[in-house]
Amino acid sequence: MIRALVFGVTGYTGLELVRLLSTHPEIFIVAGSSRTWAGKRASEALPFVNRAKDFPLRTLEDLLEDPQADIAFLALPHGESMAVIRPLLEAGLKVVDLSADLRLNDAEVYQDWYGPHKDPELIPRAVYGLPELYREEIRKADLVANPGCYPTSVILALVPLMKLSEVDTSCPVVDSKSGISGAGRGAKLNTSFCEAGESFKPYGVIRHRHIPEMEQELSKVAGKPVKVRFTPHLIPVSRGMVSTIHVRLIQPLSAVSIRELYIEHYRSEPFVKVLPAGKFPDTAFVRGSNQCHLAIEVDERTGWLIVMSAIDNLVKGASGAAVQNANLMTGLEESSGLSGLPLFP
Ligand SMILES: NC(=O)C1=CN([C@@H]2O[C@H](COP(=O)(O)OP(=O)(O)OC[C@H]3O[C@@H](n4cnc5c(N)ncnc54)[C@H](OP(=O)(O)O)[C@@H]3O)[C@@H](O)[C@H]2O)C=CC1
Ligand SMILES: CC(=O)N[C@@H](CCC(=O)OP(=O)(O)O)C(=O)O
Repeated sequence: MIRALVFGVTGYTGLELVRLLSTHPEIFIVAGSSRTWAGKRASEALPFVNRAKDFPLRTLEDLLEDPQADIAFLALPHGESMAVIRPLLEAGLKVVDLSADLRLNDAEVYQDWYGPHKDPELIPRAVYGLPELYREEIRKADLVANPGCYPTSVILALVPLMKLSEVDTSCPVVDSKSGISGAGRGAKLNTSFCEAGESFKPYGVIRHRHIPEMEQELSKVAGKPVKVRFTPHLIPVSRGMVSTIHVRLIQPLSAVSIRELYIEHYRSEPFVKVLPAGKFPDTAFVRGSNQCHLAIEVDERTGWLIVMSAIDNLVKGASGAAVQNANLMTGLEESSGLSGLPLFP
């Protein structure tokens, strides 16, 4: 059995790790961190935790003093993870960081979008945790930077297109919608019930911190610089994310041939599904699951290609991906603990 620590276990992605690992056959949580609930049992803070799966909650500093575990999941705000990674690695643990602290390969780019980095020497040691791109590197890694939720939905949707000469992939236009849990559990005015419950709004319109992450990974796949025109929106659902992406066609291509290309590209992927013609991604069909659903259409009238994706931001967009990465890093079957179907309706 593999012993796990979850830092930030009382936040939304931490709670999702508790849910997913409660049925994982080989990874179990031995302790979690929370400043608010330190000294209590998990079942006191989280009433759904069963006695058989209960674990102590401690301060982050306490957990770091004697980290008796094999792997640590860091579900901490970005800027906080980077300070705990080095001691965990030195104690021999593998680390999956759900924050953005190690996703960007360049400390200067990080500084530009997030602020100063406290431990830039860690950056080259981390593998970007998208198994659909870096499966073999993740298997060998002791430190994985779990991708952001918007980047996961956008990169998976665009990768099969990036080398096609018939498509202008230099600046995809991305329109994404996210459920409110994407903003975390802490109380904030713009995500409170009255402000967000009956509203639907764009935010971060010109500058959202996920832009450099998408550009970094898409440029690597394309082998040339890619810019992303990205607009996120907040929608009044608790979880779920849809990205609708427009890419201009340089030469005519049929939807059938592109759909076949996607099906072939993702044929052996356990969690990426290409929907048949006429079906569109729907958050209701991925809710609570680690699946990513994709659909492709061609608008022959205007010469644009449209790719759509749906994920659960807390599962394939965060904690499910983290478990998928942990499975690879520890030599387990990649889908272990992740084969649950969506919660529908
Ligand atoms: N929500 C989402 O959909 C996604 C989130 N992520 C990333 O995952 C990470 C966690 O996100 P999320 O779960 O939404 O965040 P939450 O705000 O819901 O939870 C944060 C957790 O960290 C603890 N915490 C907060 N501040 C500190 C601090 N300064 N020092 C130590 N512990 C702290 C909180 O508990 P306490 O206050 O009791 O200490 C809580 O357990 C973030 O980096 C986020 O960017 C990634 C992809 C998607
Ligand atoms: C709805 C909402 O606020 N979403 C968050 C992104 C989700 C997330 O947590 O991504 P990171 O892992 O990169 O932090 C945002 O726009 O900042």
